[in-house]
Amino acid sequence: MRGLFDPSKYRTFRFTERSLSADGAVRLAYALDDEHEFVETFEVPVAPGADLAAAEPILDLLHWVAGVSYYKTAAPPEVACETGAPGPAAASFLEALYSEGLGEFAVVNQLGKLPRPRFPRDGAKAAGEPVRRVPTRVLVPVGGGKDSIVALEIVRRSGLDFTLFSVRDDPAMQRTAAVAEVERLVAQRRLPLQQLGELNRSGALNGHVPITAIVSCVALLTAALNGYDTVTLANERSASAGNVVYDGVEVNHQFSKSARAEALLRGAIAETGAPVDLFSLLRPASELGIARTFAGLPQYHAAFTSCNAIFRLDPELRLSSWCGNCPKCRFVFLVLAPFMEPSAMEAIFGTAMLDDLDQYEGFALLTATGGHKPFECVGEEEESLAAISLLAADPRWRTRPVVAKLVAEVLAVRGDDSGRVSSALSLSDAHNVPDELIDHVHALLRA
Ligand SMILES: CC(=O)N[C@H]1[C@@H](OP(=O)(O)OP(=O)(O)OC[C@H]2O[C@@H](n3ccc(=O)[nH]c3=O)[C@H](O)[C@@H]2O)O[C@H](CO)[C@@H](O)[C@@H]1O[C@H](C)C(=O)N[C@@H](C)C(=O)N[C@@H](CCC(=O)O)C(=O)O
Ligand SMILES: Nc1ncnc2c1ncn2[C@@H]1O[C@H](COP(=O)(O)OP(=O)(O)OP(=O)(O)O)[C@@H](O)[C@H]1O
Repeated sequence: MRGLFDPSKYRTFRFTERSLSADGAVRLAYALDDEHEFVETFEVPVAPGADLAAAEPILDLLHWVAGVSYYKTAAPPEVACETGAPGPAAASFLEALYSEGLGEFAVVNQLGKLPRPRFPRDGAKAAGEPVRRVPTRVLVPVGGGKDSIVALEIVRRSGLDFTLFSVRDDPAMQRTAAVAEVERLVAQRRLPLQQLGELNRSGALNGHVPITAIVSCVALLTAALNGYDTVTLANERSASAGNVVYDGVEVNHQFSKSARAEALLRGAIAETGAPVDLFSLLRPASELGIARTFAGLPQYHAAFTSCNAIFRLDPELRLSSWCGNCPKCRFVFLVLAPFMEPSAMEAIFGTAMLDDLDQYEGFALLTATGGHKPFECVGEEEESLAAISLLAADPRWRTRPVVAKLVAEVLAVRGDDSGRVSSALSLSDAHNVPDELIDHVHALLRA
């Protein structure tokens, strides 16, 4: 490294090289002007005899998407696609990803505006509408949380042939697959963490990246290399709601889980011509509705964790279960509690979070009381309010200190509207779930 890193001096982020070999080794290379080079690698499963050449357009997509981790070090005004330009749909997806997907990053770094790099377009790659495919072999990504468990149980009930899939092999993913008794494919990912850390300490920009887009592209590549025609994500309806407005844009921590990102990614996939479809099975549902269904799957309660501390890249900092004191833990406790016994909740979380008044402000923030909804994977303010209403009416929960204070200080101001609960538990028709699966989505989420 040559001295202090000044983000403003860089002009172009370059996509320089990408390769996939028959043993599943993926190498993605990037550069900032001619000064800093970055290499990220993956190991993905490959079925014997897989057609590597046919998977190249998905490899391109992964290369462009995963570049966001390195682009963010300086967020320069231009990008150069030296391995070939994306088609128009992929370019639109990437422009949203490198802008709205870096919205939280722009807010936290006080950039004043969102990055808006323009991607070149290869018109010859243009495709029509996404092709309607009938699912036959399904890959279900499993991140260790409750949502992917509900998704896998929907696919199981459909009778379709399916396999689980994880990026990394964390304990919660292993426990989930063991309870499900379903085979799982695992991809490994390596970022140049030491290099990123050194650059960050010298002044490079750091912040949140749209990680679900990266996981989705690794899942697509694995599907293409192993004969799966469908990838079913577990991104809920609530993931489309933003946190704050900045530079005239609704900034959403969960941008790459949103319906808008899903539509753009589906357009980009159609353009590749790859015979793989991707959609979210849980798009019709809110987090409150998913939690109600998950409460009815007790076999998984000791297996899952939704706490984001499990995703830390540094093994020293990574937990294998709940931290019990972060926005994600609070939100999942809040939406699960109305459907569970207090003793069962304590067994899962290891602590009685709604008895701990030190956590009151964190719970109130989930309803945007005292600030904006936290930059975390939490549901909409309205469904947190709905969960509080349910707890207020429940003799098992209403006297817990945090619930009593939320009722007195939040519901008293925001109103205890019964319509909130029915609206949060209703299922929406805005989704890309095909006919072969939608009845099973409705059956499990309404049960
Ligand atoms: C675990 C976590 O929440 N990490 C966020 C945290 O990063 P931290 O430094 O505490 O730890 P690491 O994640 O280990 O990252 C180390 C460095 O590496 C960079 N990095 C990491 C992953 C990546 O794909 N690219 C990277 O460049 C990172 O910037 C660090 O310098 O704070 C970061 C800054 O705000 C967040 O970006 C980290 O978030 C992870 C990418 C992550 O996996 N987060 C998920 C738990 C998450 O937020 N999921 C969302 C999905 C939102 C979406 O739109 O995709 C959700 O479930 O809603
Ligand atoms: N490391 C991973 N490997 C495979 N899939 C992942 C990984 N991380 C996240 N996902 C998938 O990305 C989507 C969004 O992740 P998210 O964390 O919201 O879901 P979850 O872990 O199932 O549920 P929860 O909201 O309880 O954490 C889900 O489909 C999830 O399975």
